Amino acid sequence: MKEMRAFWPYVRRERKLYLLGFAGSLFRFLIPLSVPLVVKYLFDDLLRSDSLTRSDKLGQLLLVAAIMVGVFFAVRAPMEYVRQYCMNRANNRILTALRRDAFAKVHALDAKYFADNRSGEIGARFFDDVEKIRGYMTAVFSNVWIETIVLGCVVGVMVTLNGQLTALSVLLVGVQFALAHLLSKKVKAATRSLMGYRSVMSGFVLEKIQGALWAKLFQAEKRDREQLDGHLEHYDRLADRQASRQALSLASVNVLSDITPFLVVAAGSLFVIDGSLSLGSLIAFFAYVDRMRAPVAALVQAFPIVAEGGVALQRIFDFLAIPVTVAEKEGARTLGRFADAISFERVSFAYNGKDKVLDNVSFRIERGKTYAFVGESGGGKSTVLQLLTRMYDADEGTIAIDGIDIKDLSLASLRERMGVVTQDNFLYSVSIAENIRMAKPDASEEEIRAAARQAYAHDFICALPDGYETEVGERGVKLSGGQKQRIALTRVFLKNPDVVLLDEATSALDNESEKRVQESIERMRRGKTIVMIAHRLSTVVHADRIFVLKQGRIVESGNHRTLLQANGYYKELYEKQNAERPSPSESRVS
Ligand SMILES: Nc1ncnc2c1ncn2[C@@H]1O[C@H](COP(=O)(O)OP(=O)(O)OP(=O)(O)O)[C@@H](O)[C@H]1O
Repeated sequence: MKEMRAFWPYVRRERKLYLLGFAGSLFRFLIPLSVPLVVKYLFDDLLRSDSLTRSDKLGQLLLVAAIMVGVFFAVRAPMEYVRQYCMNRANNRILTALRRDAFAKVHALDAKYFADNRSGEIGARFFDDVEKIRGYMTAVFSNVWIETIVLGCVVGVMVTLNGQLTALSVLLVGVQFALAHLLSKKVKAATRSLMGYRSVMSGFVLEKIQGALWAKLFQAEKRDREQLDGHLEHYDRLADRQASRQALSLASVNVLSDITPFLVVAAGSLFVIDGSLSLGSLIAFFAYVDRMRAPVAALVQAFPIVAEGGVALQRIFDFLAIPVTVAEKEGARTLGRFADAISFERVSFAYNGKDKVLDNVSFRIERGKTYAFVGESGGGKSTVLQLLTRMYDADEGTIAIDGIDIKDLSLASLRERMGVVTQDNFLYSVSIAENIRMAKPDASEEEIRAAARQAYAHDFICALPDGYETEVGERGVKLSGGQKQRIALTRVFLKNPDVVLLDEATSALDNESEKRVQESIERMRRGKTIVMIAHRLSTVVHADRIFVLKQGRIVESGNHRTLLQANGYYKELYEKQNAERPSPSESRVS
């Protein structure tokens, strides 16, 4: 019941609705309980009475019938409405709160979590698991309690009719519960495996949907389908196992439940033969034993539902409890305008905790200047930006802005100061204007257009069928790589941040577009601090300082001229690139 502890605050918030629903339930269930007693009265006192005349009997019968019909329509029906409405409303509100918290958790999670897990698996928790809790809540907060109370009341009335028969009935019901409890453990284990695997399968399917076009290019459709068949077969086996355990549980318990009224009536008949029990009492007793079947069946059926919901609940709270390592400190400071310098002091970092991607790196970035990181692929250039934007935290060393450790800053104020363009820019499946507006939600149309002109994006946007209102498709599939890059640049121009981080920001552009965007970036340099990452050294020759990274270490730094003079690794890279561009007119390296 560990999951219940985490769940309790959600339930507590809806306690008024639950209490109201609970009160409604009591009436709805307890009123029908009076029926067998009324039947007993009719049999033993009214129908067989010698002292009452026919018309008296008819009069009383009519009165009893009128009271019963009145009570059922005037009390039971409205109470049924109250019960259904309040319970469902409370359940829905809790599901909404859980979904809201799960979504907030998605935003709080570290970049590492997304690198290690498939998004489809997270989605499965959000939809499947949360929905599974609905049945659990109905069972635990409504049915289990109500049925237990109803059962208690039935047993209470039965005791007044015959103690020994009641004891026999309770014993038989006890055996049913013990069996149901025992078998529900097996159902729970099977459910856990089933739900865990469903998440894995959701992750697989979502990834394959996203990569469906790549599957065509690699002719991987058959392989993908075979893999899916493998998943489905395994899932089917798990589902079968769960179904068979559930069926075994219900079948064993149902047979006991079916035979119970007969056994009790057979035993009760002995008392009637002895004359210690009236026939009316035995009929009433039979009605109550039969009435026990519904709450007992409901309670027994609740076992697998509670087991399944408990697993779902545990999975959701496990997800909500994933520790967040890149977290904001309590009382974090707000970063004002960037005034002086960013410094990396002996920074080391490994994504997997052991293989260092940055090794003892130190450098300083001063306000208003342009810096570049160059070097071999996989050398750790992008990682510098990942650490600076706190997607990951450095394992050793300190990163500071204007002398304040970035771990002491609020995440929002840190990221507010920065504008990022990468090779793989994420666009939402909305219009171009809305995508650009992400950078500044209250931007006017004129501001958006001005930013787009600066990023050399305005002309191509206007040439699209719906201009700025063109929908870009999922992840921006309807745009070319270069167009997406220019939209990302437009966002940065619009955001107008203090520090601009460009990670291969012009790599997808043709020569002409790149030249123009570079000109825009040149204009942006005034008053801004720019950190660029580039393979093509031609794009960084104007940087005030270039850091050359090799295997996670800064092996050289200086401006383009001094680095060439140093005759080191930078020059080697530079000459290699020039050799790949035979015609001097093609090379824009000055
Ligand atoms: N999220 C991640 N999880 C684990 N390893 C990662 C992750 N991101 C990058 N790496 C690894 O860290 C190393 C440095 O990656 P990084 O992206 O910083 O290199 P880079 O110099 O920017 O390379 P490129 O020029 O090819 O973009 C690489 O070996 C890469 O495989």
